[in-house]
Amino acid sequence: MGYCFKDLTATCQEDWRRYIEHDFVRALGTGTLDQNAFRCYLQQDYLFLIHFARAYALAAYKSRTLSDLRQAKAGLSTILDTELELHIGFCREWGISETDLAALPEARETLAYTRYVLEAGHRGDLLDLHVALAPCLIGYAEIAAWLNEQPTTVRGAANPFDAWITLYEGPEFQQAMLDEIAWLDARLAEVGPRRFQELSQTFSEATRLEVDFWQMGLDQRG
Ligand SMILES: Cc1ncc(C[n+]2csc(CCO)c2C)c(N)n1
Repeated sequence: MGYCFKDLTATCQEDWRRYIEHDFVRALGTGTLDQNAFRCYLQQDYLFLIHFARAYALAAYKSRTLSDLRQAKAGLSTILDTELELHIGFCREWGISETDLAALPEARETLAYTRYVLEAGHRGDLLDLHVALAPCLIGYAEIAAWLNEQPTTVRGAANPFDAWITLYEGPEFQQAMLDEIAWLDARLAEVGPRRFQELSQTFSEATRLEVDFWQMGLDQRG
């Protein structure tokens, strides 16, 4: 008995590093990412976020305490009021309206990842759902922090993708990451080996789906 969040990343260390330090992320940091790759990613991420908002609504439904309900509501609000604004803002500059975005076909990577997380939440309990959501929430905050540590990262007007880094390095996302780690640490402390094995499988699957999502952007498949 007794695990913590770090044990989840430890069981899929290689995939976790492939996700955090993906070539898409590196090029975003240096500002050299192909504009079309970024646009493809951001358009698909708009569709992705709509389904992730539904996943947070599912987390609200699966909550047994007011505290868990508030946490799910905070995730849902952040997606709708903060994150999607970045996507809509970038797309507006490119002449792509919200109607255009909503009409886009979902790439297979978007379908696979979003439906995987929703299915994990439907099948399991609130902990299964949080573990499926963890690579997304904790990963992006870690990526922004990692980018800031890299000497090659360009910040400010010289990097066309600076607004992306600014969003995820911001206090709202960094605090949400710490809260999520604390929430998971408390639950995982009560878990036995067989249950941990199930959870770590969900976590590593979601991590691999994040890697595929970056790769979709690089390959401009969205
Ligand atoms: C593929 C993909 N993975 C993770 C995120 C980041 N993200 C999505 S929902 C959420 C939590 C509430 O805002 C966070 C941090 C993204 N945008 N796209």
